[in-house]
Amino acid sequence: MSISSQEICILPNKNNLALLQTNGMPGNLYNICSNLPATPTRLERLLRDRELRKYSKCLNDCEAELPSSTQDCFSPDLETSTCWFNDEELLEPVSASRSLNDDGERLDLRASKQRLLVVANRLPVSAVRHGEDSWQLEMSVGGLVTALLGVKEFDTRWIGWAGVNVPDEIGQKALAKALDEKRCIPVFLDEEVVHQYYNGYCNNILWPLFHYIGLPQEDRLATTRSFQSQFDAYKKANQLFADVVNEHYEEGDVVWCHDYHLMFLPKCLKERNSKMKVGWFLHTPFPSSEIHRMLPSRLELLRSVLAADLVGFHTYDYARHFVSACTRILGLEGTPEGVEDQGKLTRIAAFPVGIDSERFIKALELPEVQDHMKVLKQRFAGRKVMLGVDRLDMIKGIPQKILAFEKFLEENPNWRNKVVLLQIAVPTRTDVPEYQKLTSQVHEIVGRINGRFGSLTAVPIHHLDRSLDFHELCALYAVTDVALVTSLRDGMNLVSYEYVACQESKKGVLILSEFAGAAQSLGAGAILVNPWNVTEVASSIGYALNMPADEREKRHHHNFKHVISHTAQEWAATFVSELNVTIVEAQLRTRQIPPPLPIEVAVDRYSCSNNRLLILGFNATLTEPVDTLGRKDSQINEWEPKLRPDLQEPLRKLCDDPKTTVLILSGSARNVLDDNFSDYNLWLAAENGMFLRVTTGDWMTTMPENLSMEWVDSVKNVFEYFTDRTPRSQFEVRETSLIWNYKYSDVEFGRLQARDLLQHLWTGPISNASLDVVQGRRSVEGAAIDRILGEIVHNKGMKEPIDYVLCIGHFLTKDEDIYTFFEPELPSEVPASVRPQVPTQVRTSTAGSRAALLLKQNSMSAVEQNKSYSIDGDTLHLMVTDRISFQEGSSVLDLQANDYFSCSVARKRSNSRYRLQSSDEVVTLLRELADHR
Ligand SMILES: O=P(O)(O)OC[C@H]1O[C@H](O[C@H]2O[C@H](CO)[C@@H](O)[C@H](O)[C@H]2O)[C@H](O)[C@@H](O)[C@@H]1O
Ligand SMILES: O=c1ccn([C@@H]2O[C@H](COP(=O)(O)OP(=O)(O)O)[C@@H](O)[C@H]2O)c(=O)[nH]1
Repeated sequence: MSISSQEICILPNKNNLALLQTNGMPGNLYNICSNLPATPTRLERLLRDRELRKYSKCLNDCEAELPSSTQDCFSPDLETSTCWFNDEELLEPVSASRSLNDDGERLDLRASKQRLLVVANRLPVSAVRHGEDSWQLEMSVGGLVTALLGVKEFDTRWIGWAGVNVPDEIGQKALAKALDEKRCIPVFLDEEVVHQYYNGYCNNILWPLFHYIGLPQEDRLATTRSFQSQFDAYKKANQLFADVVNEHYEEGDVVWCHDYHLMFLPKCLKERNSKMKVGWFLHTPFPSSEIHRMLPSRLELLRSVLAADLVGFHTYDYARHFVSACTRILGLEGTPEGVEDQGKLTRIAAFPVGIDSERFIKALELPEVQDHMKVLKQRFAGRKVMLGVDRLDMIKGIPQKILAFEKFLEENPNWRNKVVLLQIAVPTRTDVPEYQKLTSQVHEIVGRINGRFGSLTAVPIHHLDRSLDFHELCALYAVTDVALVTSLRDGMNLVSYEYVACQESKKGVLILSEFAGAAQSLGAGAILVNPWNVTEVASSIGYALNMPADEREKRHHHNFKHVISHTAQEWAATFVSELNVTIVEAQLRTRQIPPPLPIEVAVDRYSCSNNRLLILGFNATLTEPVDTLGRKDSQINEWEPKLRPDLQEPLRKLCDDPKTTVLILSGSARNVLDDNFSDYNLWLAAENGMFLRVTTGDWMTTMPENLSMEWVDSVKNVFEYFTDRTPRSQFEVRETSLIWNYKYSDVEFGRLQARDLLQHLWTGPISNASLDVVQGRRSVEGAAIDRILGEIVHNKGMKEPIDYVLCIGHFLTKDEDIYTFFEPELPSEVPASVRPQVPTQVRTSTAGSRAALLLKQNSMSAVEQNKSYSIDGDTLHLMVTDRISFQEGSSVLDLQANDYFSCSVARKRSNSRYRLQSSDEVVTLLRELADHR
């Protein structure tokens, strides 16, 4: 499908758009566009959604140009705004906007806005109590609030903590009512929970850890400083948030959870309602997995977050760290899309936040802002002004910033009376002792420097321990010459965006820490610094103050373009769009889950048949399930698969039934199968079908005897070399193959080494060999199935064709050819990749749903020899294979569609017809079969 076909289908037709918006989800659009394929790709979906957003925005913009009498009063009245964000913005009515369709009718677009529940620890307003039932609401400060207030495309409700303890019912009711007017819903947390959850676990543990500051020492004597009690409070608080979400949730709502305070929330929500669309976004950095590993609750937190459908970060680096934590700590599989656990994919992606740039740009025209600017210009006339705006938080590097400024003054005496640093340090988390210490530390340094370089009439540093209102802040942003952002780590840092947005006329310079997320987007225009390097920051201050106008202009222009095009609105819309798409994809994937095996039918058909073949996998099919999570098996004491004791009796009965042939098909070595099955009357295929034996006979290789093994020695050298250099990897020489296993090694290092090893092989020992490269070790080669089947038929002297096949296994997806091999409903012209290596001249379809496999009995002749190697998750397998064809033969397989049962065990995605949940169900099935001879 081309993108232009999307445009034709969607964009010019407003009726389609209206339909889409009524349905809410972009995925629904596909139902109304008959010329679109049923399953568009992810990119197609996202592109479509983006176009729709543009179109919708365009409609809104056109409406904005309508005469004011036709407009509803949803837009903020900046002229009358006296505080950071005024009431109207928070109170934006749901059904306020309308537009015209082709026929001149009005379409109600806003009425159909998607409902969005934003769940964050902090509400955009904090409450101050003035009486028993009287509350005053003040704007909260912080980037999260700024970012989310910019989100306007949705019918949004906020769920969060109002920053205050309200123990009484009257107070709670009154506050809920006041907040309701701002479209906010409170979560009430008592003092003890706030102390342990917010001050403790969030701000004393997760916050410093995620910003690479490390963990505090646990105080064994104080329960309030113990990880466990704080983590318990954290979980309790998250559950309280979940309760409020559940109370207000309506079907179809998007629930968007925010930040490190609520890592447990996705799990709580999904446990209650697995259909809920849940996204989670982290506003802070996500640290390297080596840092996250330190956290005592590392596993639980990662697993809880993975319950979400979509997980977002500001930068690709944070997303990469998260995926790496999931692979290294949880032992899960990281894919380019996200993290996969037992068939459930959690999508992981980067969504860099932005600001509502228009609001800042427009604010500069307001008289209040102009007045402030005038005052500031007069006050600092004749001096260059540098600006710092931060919450008073250790991650912001305020002491480092001030020390660098001191160094600059020290080294540049000529600037001492010509430059001033205005530092706004907004008090934050004042109940946490570390923050209290920081306040005194900063005051001390500022005092010292002012004492050192100040005069009776002027000081070099103006330090404010309070927040400013929006107009004051805009004015400051606009009149200052240099902004100095020296965060030691910062998720994004919106102050740097706001500064750029307000500098269109002055074109001031931004000095930006390379450890702020914003460095990835504004790095080209800013002067990037390492805040720990005080000397470097000091010289950057000099560089910025002396920068020529044309360079300032160029740098500013670059950043300004970014800030106005990557807005908070776009950020939220992209996230929600991606979440919707992710849900659609998950639904499509769910449809691929095979239905449960109808055991009664399988048993019934079994009892009606005369010559049955049962092909059984071994690991995780006939054994107890293995816990792969947490890499519990990553110990050197190798896990030895054992036949489940409760399967012994039914398996014996089945094997002793003359009408039934049982074949155990496994990747295990011969001795493992010998140990488990020697006492049974059945067939064993070991090492992916390389070796075969009936238990009354000896092992035979399914390989021709005259295979050349000349390549082995030189390859062995390479394998040994890499084994030495890859801790915990193992090398094994088998009769027809060499195996290098790195499943116990570091996942990423193992993969890198495997890649490197292959390169060595290709360019060295096997460069001239004829090789068959296969991604993934195959449980059994298609050709091997042919051979095995031929041998069984020959050995048993089968006269009657096989009329019933049951094939059960926990095969990897790439090994599932076994299911299609016997599939009677597949047309005979199915490509070789699907039905591998079965020569077309010997596979003919008789009629309709019937398939017949023609084999020449006793015809194990090799016609072509290949060496093949493959990489799966943790093993490199280099082996000799061959291609065999059967020239002619008699029909050994006469299978009706309803006599074939392919069945995957404990896999959600499979090509099998049916599925069994676990090996417990295998036991049930085999018992039933054994009782129906
Ligand atoms: O709610 P507080 O405890 O008072 O703290 C204020 C907020 O600080 C953090 O903000 C982060 O979000 C910004 C926007 O994405 C980002 O630019 C910045 O780098 C972050 O530090 C915190 O993550 C929020 O949850 C707090 O509300
Ligand atoms: O007096 C002030 C100082 C700052 N801010 C806002 O606080 C936010 C700080 O966000 P940032 O992403 O820079 O860092 P955070 O504080 O969230 O870590 C910005 O939107 C500022 O405009 C504010 O409202 N009043």
